[in-house]
Amino acid sequence: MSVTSIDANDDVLKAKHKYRQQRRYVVALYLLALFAMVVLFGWLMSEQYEQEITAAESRITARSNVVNEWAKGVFAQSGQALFGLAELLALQGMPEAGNAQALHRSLENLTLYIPMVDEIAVLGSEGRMLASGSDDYNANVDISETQFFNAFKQGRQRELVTPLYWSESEQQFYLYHGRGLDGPNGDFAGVVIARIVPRVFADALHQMHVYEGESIALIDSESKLIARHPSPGEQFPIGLNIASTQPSQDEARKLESGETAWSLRAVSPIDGRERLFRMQRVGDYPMLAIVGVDLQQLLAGWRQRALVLTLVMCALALLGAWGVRHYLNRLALAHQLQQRILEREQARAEAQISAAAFQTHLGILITDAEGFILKVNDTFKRITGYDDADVIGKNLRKFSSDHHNTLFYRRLWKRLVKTGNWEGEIWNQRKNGELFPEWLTVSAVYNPSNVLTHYVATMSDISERKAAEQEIHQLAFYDPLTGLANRRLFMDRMGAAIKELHRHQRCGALLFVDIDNFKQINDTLGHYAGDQLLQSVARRMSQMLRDTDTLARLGSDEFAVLIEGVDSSHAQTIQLAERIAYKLLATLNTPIVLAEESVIVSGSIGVTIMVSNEHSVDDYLQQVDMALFQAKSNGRHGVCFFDPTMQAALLAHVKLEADLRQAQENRQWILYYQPQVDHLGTITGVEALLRWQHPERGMVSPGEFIPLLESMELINDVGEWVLESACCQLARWAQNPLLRELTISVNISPLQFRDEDFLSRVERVFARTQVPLYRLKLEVTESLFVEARDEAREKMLALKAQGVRFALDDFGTGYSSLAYLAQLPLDQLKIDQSFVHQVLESQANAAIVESTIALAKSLNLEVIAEGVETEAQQAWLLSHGCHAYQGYLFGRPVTVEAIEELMSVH
Ligand SMILES: Nc1nc2c(ncn2[C@@H]2O[C@@H]3COP(=O)(O)O[C@H]4[C@@H](O)[C@H](n5cnc6c(=O)[nH]c(N)nc65)O[C@@H]4COP(=O)(O)O[C@H]3[C@H]2O)c(=O)[nH]1
Repeated sequence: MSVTSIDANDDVLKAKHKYRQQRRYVVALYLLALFAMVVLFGWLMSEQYEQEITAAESRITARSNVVNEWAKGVFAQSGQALFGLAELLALQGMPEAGNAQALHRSLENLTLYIPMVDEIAVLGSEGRMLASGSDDYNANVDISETQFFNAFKQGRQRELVTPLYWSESEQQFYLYHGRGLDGPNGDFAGVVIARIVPRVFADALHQMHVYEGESIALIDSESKLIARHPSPGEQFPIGLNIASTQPSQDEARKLESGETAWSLRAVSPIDGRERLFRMQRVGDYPMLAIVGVDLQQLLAGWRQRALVLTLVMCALALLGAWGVRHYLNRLALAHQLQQRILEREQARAEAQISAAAFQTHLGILITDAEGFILKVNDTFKRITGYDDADVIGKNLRKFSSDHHNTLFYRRLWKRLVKTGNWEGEIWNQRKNGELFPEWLTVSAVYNPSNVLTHYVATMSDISERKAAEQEIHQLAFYDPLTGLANRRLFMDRMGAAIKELHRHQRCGALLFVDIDNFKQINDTLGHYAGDQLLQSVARRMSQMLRDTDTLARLGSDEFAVLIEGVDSSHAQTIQLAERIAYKLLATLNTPIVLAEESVIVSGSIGVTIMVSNEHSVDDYLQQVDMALFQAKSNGRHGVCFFDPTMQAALLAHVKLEADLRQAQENRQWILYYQPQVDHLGTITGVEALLRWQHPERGMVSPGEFIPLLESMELINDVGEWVLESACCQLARWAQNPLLRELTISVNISPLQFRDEDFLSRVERVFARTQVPLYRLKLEVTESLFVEARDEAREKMLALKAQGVRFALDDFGTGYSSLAYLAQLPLDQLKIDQSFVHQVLESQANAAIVESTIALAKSLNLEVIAEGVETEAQQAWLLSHGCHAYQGYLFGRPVTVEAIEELMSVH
């Protein structure tokens, strides 16, 4: 999944989270507001309720105060009357039987003056009625046994009011207000009593205005109803115990503690309405004033308000809920909208990604489950050359190339069906028919129900990569000029071949082919011609070999052939290798046109036979190298097989080379001189011959090391040393009358002569030694004039001009053109000792020597024969006109001292 897609997903999740949070906030806010409103409304209602109750309480308290005061006033009046009567009786004394009538009238009058008192009576100390304001009073009334009377009698009370008291005689309730009477001696004299009818209270209460639901009542201390307004009806007569209004424990406690007033809520037993009552003691009298207000009535307004407020609150809550719902709906809508936008953005981003992914550098092809192509991208079209019309709707199988067989495709589909995936390299065909390699990845696509719906194939054209790989491989393992295997590949093949040989117990052959004088061709005809030669040689040799053989170019003109596992027989392998080697030599020998010149080249071939894996690749390479070296040493254009003695010789050779370098460093050189005589035996000169004083081997002949010095390119330095030594010797001899006539012949190697610094070196030696140059003879060989002969001639002329003389050594062995020889500034021809040795035995040799002498004469050159060992040879030479000799007959090469001694003898 891409970064953009992940971002879009993230946004969708964030939006969802934000939406849920907002929704939670809104709901929480609404609930909080609702709660606050309920609390506020509750508080408001409770405040109003409290206010209503408090107002009602203060109202009923005021009412109860009025009732209380009024009730107390009733008892105050009755108490006043009793007090006055008691005072009167104290003055007049207790009535007797005779004066009771007079007191009756007084009492009667008194009753008339006090309307709320129904009857006033006087009772004696025995509890018997003595007088009464009533006409029909009963003198037999005896209240001596009543608590009321005894309270006075025992002196516990002076004045007392009774609760409602049922009068059996009158068949109604009364309240009695009594006052104790004292006798003259302060003893108990009796009681005066005022009888109060409860109706008095009822009448008084009924005069008070009561509101709807309000009640005013008086009850005695035993909760018996004294009076009530509104009237309680017949069901509730005066004196009825109103138990429900009986003081509760709490009220009883209040009463006991002397509390005079309190409030309570209770259901009235009279009308069953719940009221708020105010209870108040009526002074010290056994009476309570009760003012009640109907709670229903009282709280009707409050309830109405509460109802309204509740309705308002509910309306507000509903309104809020509606608002919240509406807001949530809008929020949901906005969220859905945002979600849809985000999803659309996500879809667009994903579509962009898909489109971008589809337009990748990889070719993409989508098919349905049956392999019918549904869609391809531009890269596919670019790679294959097909356009939409060519492929859409076509089956994939139609585009399979014939490069792979049916089995390959069957395996591909099998794996694809099994694993849902296939990946690999495959060759496909472009529209133009060109086959090309591609890296193909095919994936099966399944829907959520795991049903295969599509195949998606991605491909990359790997033809360039493969070509590059091929090129890299080619560069790494093949020679760019000839296309042959290079050294690296050859080594690999060698390693593998050795293992195979061992496994199958077979023999193989290794050949090194070297083009003779390739450097020369390169130098003379140019590098382009050299390259052409190499390509031509490579081509020709390839044609001579089988496919199983490996032909490689290892170096500039060095080719190698590996012939693997030819035969188990060593001898047959040698035969085969020899046959192949000569075939190669022959093909090399065919003329080649280079730089418009027909050139014939030759080659040298070294061969080694590989028999087992006892030897390593390096060993075999070393062996074949030695064989090649030997082939070259044998005079080139030949084939040489490796043999172990060759190895020893080569090792010796290697050692010799090392020793030679040492010799040059340590100046292990010494010059010997061999006398040259005339026909009279007089020494006319000497030939300087180089010797190597080897620390172990003793004196070593130049034949052994001069060619090595040449190949090691030490010849210039050593030659310079020889020349300088000889020149010094000449210069020294020039001082000696006995020796000053002597000449010294110095051998100059063709390589030394051809060196571009040769002239300057020689001239520096001449300058250093101040040698008499006309006594110096430089011996050159015919081979000097095989190549660059004009250059050699120029150098000779330059030296000749300075007085130096020249002898042509080994004359007769080469193939010099005599016409050319005539142009050289030569002074002497030296007949090679090989002819001299056989001059008497071989007529051919004698003929050569004769013609050489004749040639010298015709060219006006001196002639000297070397290798003269016998007097017969000398005699023959003399008789044929040769007057100068060099050979063991006259003296071997010896030290300078020996020569000088020899000269002194002469
Ligand atoms: N069997 C036989 N041999 C005779 C007789 N008289 C002379 N010789 C040998 O023949 C060789 C003559 O020298 P060369 O032909 O120039 O052949 C020389 C010459 O080509 C080369 N050489 C010697 N000294 C030098 C040198 O200083 N520079 C160069 N470039 N080549 C040298 O080495 C060759 C061999 O030199 P040496 O071994 O000294 O061998 C000498 C000499 O010892 C004889 O009667 N019988």
